[in-house]
Amino acid sequence: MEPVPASIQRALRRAAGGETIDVDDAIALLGADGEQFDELLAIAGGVRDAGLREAGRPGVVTYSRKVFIPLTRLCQDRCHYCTFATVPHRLPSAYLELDEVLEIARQGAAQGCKEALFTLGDRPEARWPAARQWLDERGYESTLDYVRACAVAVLTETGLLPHLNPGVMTFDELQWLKPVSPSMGMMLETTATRLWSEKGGPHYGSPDKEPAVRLRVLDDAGRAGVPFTTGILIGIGENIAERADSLFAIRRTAQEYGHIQEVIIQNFRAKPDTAMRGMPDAELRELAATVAVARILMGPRARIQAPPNLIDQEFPLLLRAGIDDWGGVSPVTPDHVNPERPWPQIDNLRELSARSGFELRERLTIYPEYVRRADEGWLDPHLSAHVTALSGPDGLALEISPDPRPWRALLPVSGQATVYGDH
Ligand SMILES: O=c1nc2n(C[C@H](O)[C@H](O)[C@H](O)CO)c3cc(O)ccc3cc-2c(=O)[nH]1
Ligand SMILES: C[C@H]1O[C@@H](n2cnc3c(N)ncnc32)[C@H](O)[C@@H]1O
Ligand code: MET
Ligand code: SF4
Repeated sequence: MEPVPASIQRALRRAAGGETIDVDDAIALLGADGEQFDELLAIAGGVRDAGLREAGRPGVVTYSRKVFIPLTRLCQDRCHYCTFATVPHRLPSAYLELDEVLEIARQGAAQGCKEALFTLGDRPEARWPAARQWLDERGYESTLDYVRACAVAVLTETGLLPHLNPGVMTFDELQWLKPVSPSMGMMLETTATRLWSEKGGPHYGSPDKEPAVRLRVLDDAGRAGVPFTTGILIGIGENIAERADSLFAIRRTAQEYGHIQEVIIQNFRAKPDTAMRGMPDAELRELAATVAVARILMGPRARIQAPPNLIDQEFPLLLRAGIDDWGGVSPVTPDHVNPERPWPQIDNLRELSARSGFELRERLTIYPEYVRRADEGWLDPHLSAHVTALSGPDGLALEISPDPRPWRALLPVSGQATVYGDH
């Protein structure tokens, strides 16, 4: 059912007064149009502005200077929108070799990048013999075992900070990866189970996209005290009630554990070689409305991100809607998930942000609040020196290039999935 103007007006009044928004209000707000749309954005922008003042950086929008490391493009899943996942015979090798990973990270270091984003297919060894064999030949037990080794090498040889985005992880895996990665992430995508269980749905055939599984990962990341990035992907066939429900699910885990360091609102972009090539791209006005509702629901302290390479020229619109972060931007590597969409030049992003009245500042992969609260358990002691070397007094990034810095296991090794286990 389409929300009617009267229910939208009521929801706007509640939002403007700082009252609690329920699911019906959120659904109504997602349907705002015309003047009500402008009002929605103005309220959300105000919430963001208050939050930035509270955080001590009024008018600042952040980004992370990063390299993208596509460690493996093999995946056990089959998301219908994904062009990243492929088959072994289209690849020179199942995984990037360690020296290839380091080469990308070194190029990043030379350009002042501080984040090494590891994005990869989920547990490919469960589906592809070529992946299992590659790992066996080199003595790795699993893809995540290899991810950990790569993260240690990147820390040691370049000083870049790994951000791990390898899909579904168990609680033990999260704990075991925490000493090599100051932050991790996994998009919730959506809570709409029908998009996973029904034949023809975008997540049909992707065991890692079952909403219950992904919600469990978000909670486990909270229990493990990992500063965590998550978000939703809009325009993959979900309706606005499902979109609202997904945002409430993120808010629930964020409130329970306090670990959600940023929420990405990402818009679907159709790719020619995928099952969903005929679907229309998500509308950017819908993206803006979703950002605004996410901002109002999550509150002033939340960090809300929209990727700058997926929004055409709508920078002012997304800033108006309440984002305070542009996510990872690379002067070195493409966005391998959206390879047809180049990053804006960072100087250009600075100029575009300034035109809307925002100062662009570089952040680390771990957000300032979690750097500040490191000794409450948000940052593993193995990473203190690496993070301290790159962060300024405000917890944002120093504009320097990272240097190699040794990473050492601090406690004796007692097997694989232990908190301080080396490998
Ligand atoms: O270049 C990309 N970076 C993606 N990033 C990385 C992001 O751009 C930044 O590196 C993080 O904001 C670092 O905090 C993700 C990180 C996650 O934890 C979860 C999902 C994504 C999705 C993308 C993506 O599609 N493309
Ligand atoms: C890394 C993240 O990228 C997103 N992702 C995957 N494919 C697409 C696409 N075609 N358009 C936009 N985002 C996409 C998913 O949300 C995934 O979790
Ligand atoms: N495969 C992981 C996921 O879908 C990582 C991002 S998609 C390339 O969560
Ligand atoms: S989106 Fe991630 S999980 Fe889905 S097919 Fe692509 S790589 Fe695999």
